[in-house]
Amino acid sequence: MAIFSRFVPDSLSSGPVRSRLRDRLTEAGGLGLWSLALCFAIALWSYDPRDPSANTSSAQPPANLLGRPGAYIADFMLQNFGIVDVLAIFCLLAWGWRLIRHHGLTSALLRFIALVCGLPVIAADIAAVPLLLPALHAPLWPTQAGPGGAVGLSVAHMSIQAATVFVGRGGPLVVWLLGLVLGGLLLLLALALSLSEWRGIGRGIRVLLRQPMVLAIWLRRVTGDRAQARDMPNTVPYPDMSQRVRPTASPASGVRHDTAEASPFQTPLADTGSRVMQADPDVSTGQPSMPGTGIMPVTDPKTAVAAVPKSMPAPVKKPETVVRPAALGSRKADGGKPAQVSLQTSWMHPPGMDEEITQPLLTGGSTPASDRLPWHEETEGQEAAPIIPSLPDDLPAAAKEPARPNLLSRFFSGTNRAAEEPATGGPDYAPATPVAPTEDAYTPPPQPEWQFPPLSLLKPPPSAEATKPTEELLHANATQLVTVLSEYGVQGEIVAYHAGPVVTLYELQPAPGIRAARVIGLADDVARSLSVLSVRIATVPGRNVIGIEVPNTRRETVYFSELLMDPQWAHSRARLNLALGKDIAGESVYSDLAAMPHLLIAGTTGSGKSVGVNSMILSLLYRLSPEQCRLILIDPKILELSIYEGIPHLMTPVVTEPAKAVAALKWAVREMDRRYRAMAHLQVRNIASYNERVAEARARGEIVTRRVQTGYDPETGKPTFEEQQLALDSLPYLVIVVDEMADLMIVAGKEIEALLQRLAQKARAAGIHLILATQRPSVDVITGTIKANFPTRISFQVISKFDSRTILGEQGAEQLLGRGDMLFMQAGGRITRVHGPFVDDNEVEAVVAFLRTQGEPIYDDDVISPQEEDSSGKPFAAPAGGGEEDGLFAQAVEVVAREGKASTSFIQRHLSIGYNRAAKIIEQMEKEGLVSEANHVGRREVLMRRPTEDE
Ligand SMILES: Nc1ncnc2c1ncn2[C@@H]1O[C@H](COP(=O)(O)OP(=O)(O)OP(=O)(O)O)[C@@H](O)[C@H]1O
Repeated sequence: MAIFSRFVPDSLSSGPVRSRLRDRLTEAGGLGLWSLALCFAIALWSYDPRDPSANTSSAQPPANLLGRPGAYIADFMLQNFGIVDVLAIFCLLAWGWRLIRHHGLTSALLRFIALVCGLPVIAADIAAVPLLLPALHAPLWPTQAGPGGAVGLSVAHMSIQAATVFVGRGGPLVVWLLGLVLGGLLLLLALALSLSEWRGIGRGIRVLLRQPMVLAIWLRRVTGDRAQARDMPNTVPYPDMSQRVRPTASPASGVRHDTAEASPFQTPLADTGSRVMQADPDVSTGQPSMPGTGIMPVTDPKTAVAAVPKSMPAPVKKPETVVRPAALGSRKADGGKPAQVSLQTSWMHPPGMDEEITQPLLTGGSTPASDRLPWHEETEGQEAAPIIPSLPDDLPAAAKEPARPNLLSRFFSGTNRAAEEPATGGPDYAPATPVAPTEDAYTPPPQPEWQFPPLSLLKPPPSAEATKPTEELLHANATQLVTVLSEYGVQGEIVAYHAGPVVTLYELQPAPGIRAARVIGLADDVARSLSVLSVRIATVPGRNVIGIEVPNTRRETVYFSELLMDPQWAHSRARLNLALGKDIAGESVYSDLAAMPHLLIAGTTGSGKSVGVNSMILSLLYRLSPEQCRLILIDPKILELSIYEGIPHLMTPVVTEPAKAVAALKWAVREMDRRYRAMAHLQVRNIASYNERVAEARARGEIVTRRVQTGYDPETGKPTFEEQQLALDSLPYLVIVVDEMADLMIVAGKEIEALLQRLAQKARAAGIHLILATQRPSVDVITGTIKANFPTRISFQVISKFDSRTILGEQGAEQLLGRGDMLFMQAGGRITRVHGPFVDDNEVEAVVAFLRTQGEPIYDDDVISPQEEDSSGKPFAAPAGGGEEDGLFAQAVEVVAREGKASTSFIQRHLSIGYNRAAKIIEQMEKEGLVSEANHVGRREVLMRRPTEDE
């Protein structure tokens, strides 16, 4: 290699010496590359996510075979590139091979660049597989980013998003195939192998592939020989098995005892010590221990103790205790769980949240029944969790800690960290939700033809970073807080502190006689003393402490995708579940709009209101098909919600004119009344029961009719009735989102107020829900009437205490940090601080593009057309509804004129239309003077001329 000749001194420049030296240096270079590849391989093989690294802070000595540097290197490689690191190792081996064989490494720089460019491409292709085919995910992969690593995942997400937006639904697959070709070519270029070397590799692979067959033939021959030997007595005597002691377990008693049973094929063992115990089945489960993982299933203290090397001190025998690992995602606060962090952690089950829940809207296909319970009911599932006897407390730490399995054994043996956790003697609750998210859980089957947007359209959360304040800082802040408060005459002590993603909560226990209001009033002074932007101080409901929320120096962003990956989201039975964000403890917060039943949002400009509204709309789009939920988006600001234009969920194009918005609200009131009537006919009390009843009737082929009075018999004077068939269409939920309410209030304050009041009071049962947002939480916008009818409210950061009081009834929202930081007040007044998720426009665009590919919206022109009374002035105006309605009206006129009869039921029968439309048509005829008013017996005269035979 030319590179090495530079290092050769001139004195050694004589031909043969120089050439030999160059050869040796080249070989050394090749060996160096091989050594590097070996180091990488060892570091990766013995990777353990618990080792100290740039992502994990741990006081434990690293388990990596290459120590701390190995742990750091392996973590960096796996976190960023995943399994693709193996290709880099192959490249190093190939380069080394060429150098050692003196084949040279031409264009070394080009090969290196090809490798550097090829790795992210291949990593992205690997990361994209589970995004495109959720069934092919790798839940046991030890890093959060998955087998493609963080780099691969980011590139995959960006490419899929771009491909969906620019190409459409098939785009991601095309990009994936292109990536595969490009990655393959770059890898070929990087490997730098000649054709003959590739042939050699091919031959090697063929030989390797033949090995299993060769082995099988050899084994058959050997076992055949043994069988022959067994058939021939006294040829080769087996050791006397009756002398061999093999401990086994009695499944019933769980007690170990010795037995003389042994398989004649069992390998004779030199002693029956710990090796025998490792090879034995687990006494409690009957399952074998996990060979290769190094994890010994601990069954009872005696077994565990026996497994401990003899040099360790013998433990004191203790009665066996039993711990149950909590169900994943459980929030039940129990003795083992540290104090809850939220000021409002008592919010576990908001009133009315689960009323009327009949079946989950969203369940994963293979989710066990217990998993489908809503999160606040998961305690039952917990009961069913397997019982694992705990280790005695005084067992040496080394015996308690399970051996750390290496990367591949962990991946293939079906064990993961979550499964190992209970054995480490950690807290007996599952702290987070380490279950790898599966997109299966997000695609419920009610509308098989409808595809829910994949999670890959959203930005993934970055890999975990240590952003929380250190223990020392928290302690120092707590001490400083006590000092600052005592300077203002408030005595007390900080009894606990909890760091969350955005703020840290310090719990102050005030001295007797200190009023909470006095401490709350010191918020600004405390913020100044701690040199932070703002501090929120509030009482903790149900506890004798005052919560002081201090912003963290580094703030974590909550990603929308995180909230949808949380199993709570998939398991929730809420029908209109909204992903609101994370509470100050970092727990995901969701709330059911159906239970709220309407939501009022306020916040100053730039506080994160629009992003919040977007995340709410996306929550609905990720769970409900257009047949389950329709939207009316009212956006007087024009730009905020127009991004959703054209999605099939829309009832009408995004409404931007205040006059049309008023019409839409009026339509919503009419629709509410219509739904009430439909529910009354089926004798049900809410939309969920109505849809169930309709589904049942449809399934049974039932015809549901109602009896309506059509008039009076002219002879007897008695009322006449007829049976009318009811249309069995299920009703979708209807969510009306108003992005800036103040604009509407300016145009038609009183009218809007009255409409909102009517909707707010009655619309819940009819499945109509409102989300109203405003920048101006002043009393002229959020009037007393609106406040009284919207008990569920969210306040993002506001400018003043007064605004905070207007929206929440108490101060505190002015001390929020902006950018999605909010106070969520549920019906009943309990307030929770929530950090809203961040959704950027690209994500929304990608989801919208995906939904648009599935169909056009079916708009209802009635929604924004003026009401009947408005159009009544027009002479001979046909009923609103466009061409089809006009045609119907003309047909009806013709039938009435021909038959000389005019009644709603008559038109219904002849035109096969519903009662409402027929009634509208007959009213229209009356207005146009074609038929008379109904007389005292409900009959109408036909005023138009009958067509003659000739006509
Ligand atoms: N949850 C969040 N996390 C991080 N940043 C956020 C979050 N929400 C909003 N932001 C940031 O705050 C900026 C303003 O947000 P947004 O546009 O939603 O405010 P707004 O209250 O709707 O303002 P306006 O009323 O003027 O439209 C965004 O551009 C974004 O950068």
